[in-house]
Amino acid sequence: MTTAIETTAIETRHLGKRYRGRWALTDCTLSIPAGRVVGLVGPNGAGKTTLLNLATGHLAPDSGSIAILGGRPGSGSGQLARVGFVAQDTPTYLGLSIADHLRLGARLNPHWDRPYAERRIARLGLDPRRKAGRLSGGQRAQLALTIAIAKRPELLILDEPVAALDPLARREFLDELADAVAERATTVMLSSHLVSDLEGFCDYLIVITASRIRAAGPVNELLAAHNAAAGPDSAPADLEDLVLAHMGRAAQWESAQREAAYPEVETQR
Ligand SMILES: Nc1ncnc2c1ncn2[C@@H]1O[C@H](COP(=O)(O)OP(=O)(O)OP(=O)(O)O)[C@@H](O)[C@H]1O
Repeated sequence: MTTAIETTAIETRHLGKRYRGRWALTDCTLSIPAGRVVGLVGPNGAGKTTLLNLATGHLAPDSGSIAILGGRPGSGSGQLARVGFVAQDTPTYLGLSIADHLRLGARLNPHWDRPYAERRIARLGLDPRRKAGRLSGGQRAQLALTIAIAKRPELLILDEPVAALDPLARREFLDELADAVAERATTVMLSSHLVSDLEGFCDYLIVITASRIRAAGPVNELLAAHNAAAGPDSAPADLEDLVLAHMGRAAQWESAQREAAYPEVETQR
């Protein structure tokens, strides 16, 4: 008999990152099971990119710890092969063609899915001979996303992956991503400002504001707790209501903190 063991994809303990004395991420403790599709939401400057860069090993923590698939982020080729990452600015090699990028992907990644990559580029109507520097911002994002999925990682980390895509391309990409992750039980963590796009797609939510995690957990549990607190007379909340409620509470808390720290400034307003 085999026993299903739920492994942890991302584990952080009091994780923190500071830039020139200011905390961009503070006291972040998370335990995200493998196989989840995690939406990371929060306002500009909240700390989303900082958390994702700590998870990929592009940044080192200033406090606490982080483990990715049981290992240190970005440590060695084995660990790198297990994690796919598309940064916010979807970097590509501007002087290389799309075909060059796919060849490079094949050479660098042990589980490279060549048919998938070629099919997706063809479906997008992109000429493989085109240099990345001659693609539009959205097309470059599509190339970077194709490479990240074709790598067939165990964990896919995407920083605002749909920001550069038009609404139809956004929907198609998220549908395709949902299929790809369901097929292989890939864990995905993606940040987005477009909460409506995450509805029905993410099954785990992290809300972060002003460098702190305000809510983290399975979407159905967070929604159930929110609806129970709102009472039977309130309409059931959707993901957007949930995020706005957490952000609203956090904003009130931050304002109270500021008032306590600088009482004269607040009363002069
Ligand atoms: N290299 C850096 N040097 C100094 N401060 C930085 C640096 N990178 C980020 N910060 C600061 O850290 C905080 C968190 O930034 P981060 O990029 O993680 O936010 P974010 O939630 O991803 O924002 P956005 O939604 O605008 O992309 C911000 O206050 C930002 O100004």
